[in-house]
Amino acid sequence: MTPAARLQAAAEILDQTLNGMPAEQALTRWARNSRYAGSKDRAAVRDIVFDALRCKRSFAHLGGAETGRGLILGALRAQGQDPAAQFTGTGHAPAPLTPAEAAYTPPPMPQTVALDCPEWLAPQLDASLAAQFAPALQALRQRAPVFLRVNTARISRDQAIALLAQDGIEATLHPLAPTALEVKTNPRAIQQSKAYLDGLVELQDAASQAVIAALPPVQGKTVLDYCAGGGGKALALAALGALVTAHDANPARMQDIPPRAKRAQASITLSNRPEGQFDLVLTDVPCSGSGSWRRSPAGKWALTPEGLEKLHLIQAHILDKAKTHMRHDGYLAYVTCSMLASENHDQITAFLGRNPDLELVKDRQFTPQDGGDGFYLALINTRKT
Ligand SMILES: C[S@@+](CC[C@H](N)C(=O)[O-])C[C@H]1O[C@@H](n2cnc3c(N)ncnc32)[C@H](O)[C@@H]1O
Repeated sequence: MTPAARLQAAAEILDQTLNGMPAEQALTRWARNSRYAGSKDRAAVRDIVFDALRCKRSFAHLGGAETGRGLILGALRAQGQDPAAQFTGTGHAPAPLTPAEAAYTPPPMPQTVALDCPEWLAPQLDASLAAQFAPALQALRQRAPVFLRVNTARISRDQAIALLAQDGIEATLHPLAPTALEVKTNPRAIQQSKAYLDGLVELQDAASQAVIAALPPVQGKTVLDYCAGGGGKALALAALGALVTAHDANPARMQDIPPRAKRAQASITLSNRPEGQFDLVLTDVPCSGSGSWRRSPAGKWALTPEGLEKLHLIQAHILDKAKTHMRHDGYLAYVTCSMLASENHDQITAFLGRNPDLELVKDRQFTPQDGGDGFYLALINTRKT
């Protein structure tokens, strides 16, 4: 495919996503119907689509319309390119610019548009992030780095780097977590690599790994992962020697845990109805995902005030449930991939207000400036005084 044909394909896929189809589904459907598209074409079209979704507001502003075509026009203008060079109408290229499109001069861009921030959320994010507001939102406009978690129970990070290199994947140590590698080249080869297939590395964001590294020692401790999902954190805890019980309100979401655990040579117990008390209860709660919008940009535009309010209620409910599984003197770890105080610090302040017998040991807000996604961790245990 020519570069212009890729742009036209991306514009059509973007139109479908703007009409409500998930981007992954629209991309899969396009690939299935476009046998002429090779793997490089599919990767390039995917990148164009996700770049446009991350930067939807600013690209629509520069392109003059929130349509697939408008976003692609805006993307080219954002790169300082003249869209007329690609919008030629020849072959499978986008149709030539209309006189109105050619004459369009974007008005000055407000800051929230330039940062691709949903307007209604800007005051909350600004208040939550203070000086980090603009840099963090700017980072969410970029592609996310690819990180691996090394299964350090079985291999060192340096050994993993050497093994990945044999499969043509260059990776380097990442300072955010003692298990983290950043993949520098050939990320699409990871899932076929020996290191991955042997369970020696897993795909996991570096801040997600840093959250686990910030917990008290878990070797030999019982851990309830109350919102285990696909098991990213459960596997990381098991690799540190924890005796992990994984639970999720939607058990189907845990279906990947047994094969992932088998690959990692780890043991994780699944439970639909956990009972008893644990040394550590981890609640990696459902949240706005505002810390990981560069990976899942659709979430940025789909979030509503009502949706956020619902999440606050679910988070508070999960905290209350999780407390009942805390062993006396045990720990409760509350985690989100959010950068909103209402889901993080405020949620914990309210929880501790309801539970004067508990106290905050520490909390930390990670932002993309730390290298990984935005994450929040609050570690709680029984009040000592
Ligand atoms: C952020 S995801 C978990 C990600 C996972 N811990 C990981 O590291 O891969 C949140 C999970 O919470 C689950 N969930 C939602 N409401 C819940 C509830 N009331 N109780 C327990 N789990 C819940 C969701 O099904 C979802 O899988």
